Amino acid sequence: MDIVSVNSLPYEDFVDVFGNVVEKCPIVAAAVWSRRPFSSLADLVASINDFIDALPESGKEGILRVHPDLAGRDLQGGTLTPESREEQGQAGLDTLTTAEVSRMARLNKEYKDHFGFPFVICARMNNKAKILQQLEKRLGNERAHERTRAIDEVKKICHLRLQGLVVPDRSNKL
Ligand SMILES: NC(=O)NC1=NC(=O)NC1=O
Repeated sequence: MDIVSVNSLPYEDFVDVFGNVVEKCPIVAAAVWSRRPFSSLADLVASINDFIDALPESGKEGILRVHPDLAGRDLQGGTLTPESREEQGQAGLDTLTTAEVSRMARLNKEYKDHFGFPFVICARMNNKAKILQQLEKRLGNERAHERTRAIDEVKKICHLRLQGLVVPDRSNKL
């Protein structure tokens, strides 16, 4: 879909198409619909990022709390959204050994117990080794810093999902 088509969508269709660019947070798409017309894909991305940045801390933590764990029960139980299933599979999280699954579960629990929200990382930009390394490294972060770091990962996930839905802008092509 190109940006002209995006701008012509009624809000119901806009939410249908973009409702999961932020995992399980259709309110984000429903909110930024009001900011149309978007001049480009980059403008749509910026509108979503601005909406997220304007949320209070509790809102940002709410976004994080609806993310499925990496290699967690949703993956094991087949209840991931299609987007998350694709992303986690691409990072090799669906082929972990039993020991790796246990290690991820232990570290995810340690992280959640410490921060009160789950560890979030853009799986498509990482692999299982880097994800485990980041999980251990970020466990040591101060809470406010880690919240910002995790939201940055949400924005990366969102950007990649948007790139799969909206064709790059032709307007700046010679
Ligand atoms: N907890 C997470 O980081 N989850 C995820 N990251 C992704 O890129 N896809 C997910 O489902």
